[in-house]
Amino acid sequence: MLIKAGRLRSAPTCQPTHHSLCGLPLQGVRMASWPSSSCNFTATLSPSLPAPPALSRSLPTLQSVVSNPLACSLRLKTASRIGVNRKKLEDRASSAGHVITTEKAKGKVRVLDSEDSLAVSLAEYTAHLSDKFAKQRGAFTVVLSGGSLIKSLRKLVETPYIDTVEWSKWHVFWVDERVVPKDHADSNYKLAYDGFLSKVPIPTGNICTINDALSAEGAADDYETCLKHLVTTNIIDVSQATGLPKFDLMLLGMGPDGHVASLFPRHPLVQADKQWVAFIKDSPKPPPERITFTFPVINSSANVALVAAGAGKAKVVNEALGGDDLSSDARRIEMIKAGKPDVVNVAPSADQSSDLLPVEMVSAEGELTWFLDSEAASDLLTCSYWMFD
Ligand SMILES: O=C(O)[C@H](O)[C@@H](O)[C@H](O)[C@H](O)COP(=O)(O)O
Repeated sequence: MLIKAGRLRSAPTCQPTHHSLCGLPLQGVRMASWPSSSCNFTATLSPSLPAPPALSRSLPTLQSVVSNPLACSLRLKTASRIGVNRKKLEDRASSAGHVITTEKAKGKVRVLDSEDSLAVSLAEYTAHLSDKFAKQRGAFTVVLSGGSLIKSLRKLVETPYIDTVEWSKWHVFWVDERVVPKDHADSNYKLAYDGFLSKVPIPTGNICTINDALSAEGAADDYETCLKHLVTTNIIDVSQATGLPKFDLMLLGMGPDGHVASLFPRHPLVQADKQWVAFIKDSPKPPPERITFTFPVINSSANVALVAAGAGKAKVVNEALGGDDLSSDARRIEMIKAGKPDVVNVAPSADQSSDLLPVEMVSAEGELTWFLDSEAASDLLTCSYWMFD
């Protein structure tokens, strides 16, 4: 299966401002020069289906072997494009009773058999990173989006995680926020508070909310100032590569149009690289006034999780991770057996597109992981190249 590839280049310069969201004294942070970062996507799924010979011929560079994640252990030696009925896939996924995981050079795609399994997997992943960073850095910086992501975090407030996660080490931020009062129904803070934050003992001072008394411009500047302060105090790590804040975990939802954060398709903010936090007053998704992290900051994260559930996301997931041009002979696909039997590594394609959806521009300095339920992955699965013996 083909995944498109993209490249993002940026070179921002931010000046510290005067004011801290968190009520702490502010020192500015100078950012280093900004090398290009790239996002490349390739992934493979592997059920046991026969391969049409013509397409096998079009992928001559397939190199190695992987176990089939869904059913029995099949050795991979070829690839084919074949339509698969979704029900069949769902049956396979649920009879196997576990996650289908695929991996590429700089990303993984986890396809779960249901939204509930997705929530379990996301909780396990987040708790693991929380433990890792709490031990390593004494802090865990987590960035939330709005939307359905918050519901998908529900397993984290249940046992065992409610008792085992070191909540006191958490520092919480928003990748985007609507410029509305915090008790407004549109507030991402309110959404997260009601569904998640009110149920876990994260110290209030560790929750970095927007100043809702300010305009969109003011709130964006203010939030950026808060981030700069927390960088100077080493709460937020710094990317050695970009000089930008390096959040330990960024949890992103995505819209059916392929937006992430408040970075919408064809909106100029997608290219913003002069600021860490930008404002938007014409968001196509209401409400119109928001603040948002820019891509250079998102992509400097140590870990990014892209979370999508439901059939409404199937088309855009397929657009981002699938594609119709896999038969291109120009594409080299190399498969390397990974440590886990249900993980496949695929080298990124040399093909780069200049017209990417925002979700396709997401990368991570460390690791990008997609969490999809079978509905969100349904177009991907039906239009994929399947690997088998
Ligand atoms: O404030 C926002 O609007 C969100 O942060 C937004 O970026 C959200 O994550 C996506 O729109 C996905 O939302 P759903 O998961 O609800 O579709």
